[in-house]
Amino acid sequence: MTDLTPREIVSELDRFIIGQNEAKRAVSVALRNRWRRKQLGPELRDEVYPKNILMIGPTGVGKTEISRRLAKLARAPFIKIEATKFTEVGYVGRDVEQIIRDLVDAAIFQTRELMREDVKQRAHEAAQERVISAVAGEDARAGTREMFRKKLKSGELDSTMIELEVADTSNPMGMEIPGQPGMMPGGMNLGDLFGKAFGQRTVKKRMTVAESYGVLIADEADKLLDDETVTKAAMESVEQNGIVFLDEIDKVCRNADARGADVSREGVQRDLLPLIEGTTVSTKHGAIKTDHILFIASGAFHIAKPSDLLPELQGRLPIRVNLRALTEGDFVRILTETDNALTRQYTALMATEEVTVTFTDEGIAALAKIAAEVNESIENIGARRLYTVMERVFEELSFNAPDRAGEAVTVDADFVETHLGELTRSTDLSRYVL
Ligand SMILES: Nc1ncnc2c1ncn2[C@@H]1O[C@H](COP(=O)(O)OP(=O)(O)OP(=O)(O)O)[C@@H](O)[C@H]1O
Repeated sequence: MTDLTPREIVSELDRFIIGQNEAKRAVSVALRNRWRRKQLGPELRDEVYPKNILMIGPTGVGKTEISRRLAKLARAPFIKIEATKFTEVGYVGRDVEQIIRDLVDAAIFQTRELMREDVKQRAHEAAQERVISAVAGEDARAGTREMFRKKLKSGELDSTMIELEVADTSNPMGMEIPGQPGMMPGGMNLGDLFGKAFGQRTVKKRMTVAESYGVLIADEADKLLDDETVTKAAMESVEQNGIVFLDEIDKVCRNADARGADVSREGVQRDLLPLIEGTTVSTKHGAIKTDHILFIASGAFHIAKPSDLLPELQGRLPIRVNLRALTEGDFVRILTETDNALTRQYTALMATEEVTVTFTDEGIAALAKIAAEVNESIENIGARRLYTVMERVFEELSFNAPDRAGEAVTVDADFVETHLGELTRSTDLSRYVL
């Protein structure tokens, strides 16, 4: 839960997503409403339901990204699922309640990570003592331990090999199970099963002091966090803060296209309805009420229109926002202005090889122009095009970088032309590589 104001939320989102202000505003209000609801007295609080959002816009323009960043900001459990998944052969009748069960699993993972952060300091100290015992011996005197503690802090012991007993996180039967790791087809977790049956298994592992730190901190943090506390907090977090992102909702409309059975599509909407309206879903950790989970549905709505959704579903998605197609100008900004901009990423990656990369304005303009052109001539996949274009421009350098340590490379208009020019002039070629 965050107490950021809508304006602050939008400005956080601005760090990663260019434009799409309408959508940013809508999600920021949805998040603030959760905080407002928490301030209410218990009677009214239960009456206030989330105002779910319908995001309308073409592929690759930031719908998922906005929602995912919002969830991260709010430390909210998040899941993305394609509505069409439930119309696939083999999925018919697959219950949509699985969405909530998957959300619970995601929440448990997330809650554990967040709680680990919180207990890190304590875990850090405990881990340090375990390393000292491993180096100096269990029964070393206080003075000796203190001496080693100093050495440990100064990094002097980093390459010392030690043997440690740590929790065994490997699959106890060495079985490979397709799908989620550690999950049996029925949704039972092998780790849980064996953990309960045999108690926590441990293994002896040899490693350097430097390597041991991460392992031990995780191990110690887990000891401080018992499963029950984590699960309880995760369940609470799902009910109060959970966010479900339902993609391709337009594809389960009657008018989506000529193929497939309409019945199964509308069936999916009918199945989804109770989840969005508020129902109780049983999970292996207990019951989850979905009443206050925020649903963000999204789709391109090229063929079907929001009015083709079941009326009940339309009513449950009262906030409509449009996201617009991205332009060449947006691409320039996406390449340069965001915290995680691709130009920053490639520069940092090449710096690890001691190759200094700089981009000129003309170079960036050329990249944006090519991305926009390929989107136009082949298929508009939005900002995703920037990934393929950048990967291609850097293909040669990425491969040769280790031999070019110490060099400086300038990505200017010429560089882009040399590496992409030929490709962009051939639709046939760019269809495959860009
Ligand atoms: N407006 C934007 N600003 C910055 N980056 C963007 C923007 N739009 C998309 N991206 C980047 O493009 C990629 C794809 O975007 P995203 O996953 O949000 O697509 P989407 O709109 O949800 O499409 P789909 O419905 O097909 O999933 C992400 O990596 C995202 O960071």
